[in-house]
Amino acid sequence: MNPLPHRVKLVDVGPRDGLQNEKQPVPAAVKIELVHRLQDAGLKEIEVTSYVSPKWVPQMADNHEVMQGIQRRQGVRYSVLTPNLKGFEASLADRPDEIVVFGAASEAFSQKNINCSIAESIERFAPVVEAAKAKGIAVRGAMSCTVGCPYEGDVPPSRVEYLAGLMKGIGVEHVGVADTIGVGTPKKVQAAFDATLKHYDIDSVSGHFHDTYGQAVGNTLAALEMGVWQFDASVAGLGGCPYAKGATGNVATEDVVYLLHGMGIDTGIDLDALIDAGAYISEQLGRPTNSRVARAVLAKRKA
Ligand SMILES: CC(C)(COP(=O)([O-])OP(=O)([O-])OC[C@H]1O[C@@H](n2cnc3c(N)ncnc32)[C@H](O)[C@@H]1OP(=O)([O-])[O-])[C@@H](O)C(=O)NCCC(=O)NCCSC(=O)C[C@@](C)(O)CC(=O)[O-]
Repeated sequence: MNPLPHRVKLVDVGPRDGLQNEKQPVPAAVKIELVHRLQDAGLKEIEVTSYVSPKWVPQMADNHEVMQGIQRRQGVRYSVLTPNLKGFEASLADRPDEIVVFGAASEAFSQKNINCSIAESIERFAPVVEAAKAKGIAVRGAMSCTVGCPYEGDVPPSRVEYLAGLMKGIGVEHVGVADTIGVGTPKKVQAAFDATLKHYDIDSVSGHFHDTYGQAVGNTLAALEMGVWQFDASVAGLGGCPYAKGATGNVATEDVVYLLHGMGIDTGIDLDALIDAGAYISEQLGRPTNSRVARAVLAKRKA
């Protein structure tokens, strides 16, 4: 076991991953307010939206309006998903600090999610990465289905190593190891990281865990014990991927912050303000928060 990091960086992916699968229309103004509340709570990285086909993911069709509506705060980085050059070029007017290309360790998921094979996806990403770097925009690679796939079942670490090598080969600086359908358990997640670490160093990887089977906090701890110090999470545990039926949201940011603060690890995040942000979006969506920590704190506040 490595010494635990003293500080962890969290990326709140709630406005993008959290809301992309939402069936009811969520006004751009609500998404903007959510971003503002997250930055007020101390989040320094927020994944705001994606530049994908509005036919495939209608909820993200307001990408431009949302990005233009945000009152940017110095020191906060705003990232967006761009699957191809068309998406990247569309994003430029909105000045993202970081773009995310997203591939999959499973062929079937790659086809369902972005309509091409893994090899074709890398061909599409390569010019995006090159163009982003030429403009001084940071690049992250998301690697879906690094533990399990909704169509193929278990995904072996060798597939993760293969994808990480391809991402590295086109110059992606940082990769996120995603358990898209939340089936991972600590040892499997560690094996996915071990595979990724064949190509990336520990400072260039992050964890992205969905909580379908309630394992995401445990998986976060397992990754922390390897020295991973960057994680995605979603306020109120919002989310789910449109191409991973039945998968629930990301691990709730509130739950990860509670874990980290309880272990004496700094995040720079004000948990109470974060819980308020989660309460805000949950109320807008008309359903209770998925965060166990937020539920406990909100109940205590009422008592
Ligand atoms: C990737 C594509 C666009 C390929 O879609 P395609 O149909 O293969 O693309 P195409 O190049 O053949 O173009 C077809 C049409 O799409 C348009 N198009 C083409 N590109 C764009 C674009 N960038 N923005 C807007 N429109 C676009 C293009 O202009 C054309 O429009 P038409 O002529 O028919 O009117 C499509 O498959 C798509 O949008 N997929 C959605 C992917 C997505 O957003 N998935 C969810 C996010 S990934 C995720 O959640 C996982 C993650 C990251 O969180 C980690 C994890 O947990 O695993």
